[in-house]
Amino acid sequence: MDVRDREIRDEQRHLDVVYGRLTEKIHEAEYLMADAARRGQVGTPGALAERDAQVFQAGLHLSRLNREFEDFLFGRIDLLAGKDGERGPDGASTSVEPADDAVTEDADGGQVAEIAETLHIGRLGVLDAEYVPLVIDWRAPAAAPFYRATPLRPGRVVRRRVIRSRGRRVLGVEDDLLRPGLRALLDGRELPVVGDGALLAALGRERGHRMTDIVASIQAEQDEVIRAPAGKVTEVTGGPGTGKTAVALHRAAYLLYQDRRRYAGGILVVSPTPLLVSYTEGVLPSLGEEGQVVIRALGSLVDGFEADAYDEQRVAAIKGSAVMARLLARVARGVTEDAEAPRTLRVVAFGRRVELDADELARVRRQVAGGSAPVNLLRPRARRLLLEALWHRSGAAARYQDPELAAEARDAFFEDIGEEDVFQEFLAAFWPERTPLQALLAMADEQRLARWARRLLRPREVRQLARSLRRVTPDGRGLSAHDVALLDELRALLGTPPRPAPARRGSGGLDELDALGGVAELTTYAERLERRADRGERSQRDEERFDYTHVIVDEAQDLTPMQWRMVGRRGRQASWTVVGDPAQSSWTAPDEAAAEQRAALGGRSRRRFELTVNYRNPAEIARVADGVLARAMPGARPPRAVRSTGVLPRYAVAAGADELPDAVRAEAERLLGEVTGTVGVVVAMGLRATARSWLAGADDRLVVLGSLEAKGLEYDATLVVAPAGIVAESPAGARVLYVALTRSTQRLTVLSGPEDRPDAAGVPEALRPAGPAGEPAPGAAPGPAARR
Ligand SMILES: Nc1ncnc2c1ncn2[C@@H]1O[C@H](COP(=O)(O)OP(=O)(O)OP(=O)(O)O)[C@@H](O)[C@H]1O
Repeated sequence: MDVRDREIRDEQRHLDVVYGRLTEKIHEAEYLMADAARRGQVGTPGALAERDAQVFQAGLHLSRLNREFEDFLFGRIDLLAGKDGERGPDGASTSVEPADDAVTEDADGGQVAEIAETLHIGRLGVLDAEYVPLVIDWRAPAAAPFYRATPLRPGRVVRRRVIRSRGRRVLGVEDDLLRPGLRALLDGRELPVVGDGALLAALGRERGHRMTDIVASIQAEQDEVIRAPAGKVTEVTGGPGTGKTAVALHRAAYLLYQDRRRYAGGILVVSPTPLLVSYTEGVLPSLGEEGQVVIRALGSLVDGFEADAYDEQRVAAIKGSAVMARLLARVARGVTEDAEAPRTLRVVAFGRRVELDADELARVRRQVAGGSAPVNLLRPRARRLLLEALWHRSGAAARYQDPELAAEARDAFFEDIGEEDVFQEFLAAFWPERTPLQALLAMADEQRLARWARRLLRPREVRQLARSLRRVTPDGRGLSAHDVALLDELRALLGTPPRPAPARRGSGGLDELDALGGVAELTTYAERLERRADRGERSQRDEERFDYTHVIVDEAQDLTPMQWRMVGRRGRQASWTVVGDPAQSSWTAPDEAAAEQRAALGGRSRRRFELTVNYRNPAEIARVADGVLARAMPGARPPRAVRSTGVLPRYAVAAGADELPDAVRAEAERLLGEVTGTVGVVVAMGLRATARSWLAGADDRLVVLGSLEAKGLEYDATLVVAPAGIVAESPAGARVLYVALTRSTQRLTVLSGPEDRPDAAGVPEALRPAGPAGEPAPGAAPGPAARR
């Protein structure tokens, strides 16, 4: 038996013990549930509550155990004896150094040490019957060295092992030796080392339509972010493929583990597109955190609305700009003030007709508008001011000498008149309640918009904005993600008028297991289940959540000022994790966005991290992308790619526009044949629908994407079509192209169209270095162009 087989056998033994223990726990949970059901027969309220609590706890336990049963053991560290008591700033024991006498010298002057402790790491902690850990939860402080130890700072770790298993079978082990010069002994035998690096194995795997977790191979610089204390703003920058999204999601799971009571149900992850939401939403459940974190795309952040349209870049630039906040403040007032109310108000009081004419009504309206509350909430003020004007006009005040009597008469007048149908109907027309959508739709009227936008927008901008809003329907279809941010602003400006109080919900947010000992125990199991279903539901309900405890913003470089305002409203009391890459920004006014970002995050201090290693792209592809980055953002430092496939990107050319469809089909087919996983075809936003029709009926491993939709996604192979078109679509076009070129994990083909001015090697102008003509493109395949 060779070393590898022996080591696999040893890990298999451990896994068998763990499964044995898990089986015991499952039986225990099943027994508890059956027992609790029996107790429920008694039927007294006390017994019912007890049954509820037990069934609930056991059921939760059971469902977790069943879920985590697969592949939950993935790591192991072998440690030297440590100095007790020292902990890192995050409370993890990473900085626990070896005890002074942990390493000794042997007779030949070499270093030798005994392994003092072995820890297995998994998705869930498991203790044996004596409370000795069989598996440690990956988020526990004791597991941190598994991720953090490096040969430069090994701490106590001598050997780190990644264990691959399927079901109950251990398939392989991969070791890293953190102290290569040390002779380490485990139970008197030299510590064996197997394999050639778990990370590279993980990176080379094929990609599907769902992102997978990286729990077995989190790298030290990533782990620092994941475990950073939560109190402030954690800001993470890093180039494409450095694991920003992965790290952000693992951080959510880590925060829940650290302080479930605080974070359960209270973490919001904001993602740029619905595609990225569906790509990433499997990661948290795979880490055992189902339903505890809300992941939403920017266009779905406001309850009741779902963006389903895109704006051209120039329209997006108007809608996203901070000036819209001022414009919308005028719109919110304007839509109420322009109300078509009757020009006079007539009531009968004290047997006489009392009337307010147009001038008086205009004066009252000005007075109402002077209030500082949100517009819809000014209606009570309008009511009061109208009644006051009527009272004054009636001349009744003069009839009372005694101020007390006068006040009484006035109150009676307010009550009587205020309840009359005529008055109420008038009030509803005079100060109507407007919904955010009505206000947005009002802006589609170019003349009105021009009036509101005076000195804020140029006439051309007014025209473009009004035209783009004309596609929005009264039931809210045709909205873009930018429109949704405007709706949120309008909602804040208009305010939601008070409604009858909805039925009280449970305590929300509290973890059910923790809650058993606390207030939530008073609710029944059924109520709690209902609450959970309710939490997951994406319905149009009045009550929207704004009090998240932690907000994670992915692809933060792309948020417009108006989107920062929208996101900021959801985390006024929150701590934040903000991840992004300025080099991938498709937003053109970064200073304006930075100012609104500062406002959204409040005065909280920031802790900054930079991720430097590109885990997605092979070096051959990264080199081509780096060339584009140098043009798009001179001076930007690209991340370092750690993998090489030996395959250079391919350049193909479609000489005429009519050849493009066939060329796209042929190149896509070729890539489908070359990789076993997914193929992404990235085209300019304007070409999206056409390109989809060209590729209709293709293998379902293939996806056609507009350049802005490609954000954050990845494919085994990418076909970038007509890059000049992608660049031309916006002033940030070169950065958008950089995003497109960095989506692939294995193969990249760039297909030039007629506008791309490919050189003799087929390399389009957008990918050639800016230097003198004729210089070879970075990473270009040598030899004749792959001409079709
Ligand atoms: N430590 C790791 N071990 C294994 N895979 C990793 C690791 N870190 C990142 N990856 C993988 O690298 C790929 C890129 O990660 P991710 O999408 O999080 O990067 P990103 O920085 O958000 O990229 P972009 O800026 O392009 O959106 C993913 O497939 C991720 O699973």
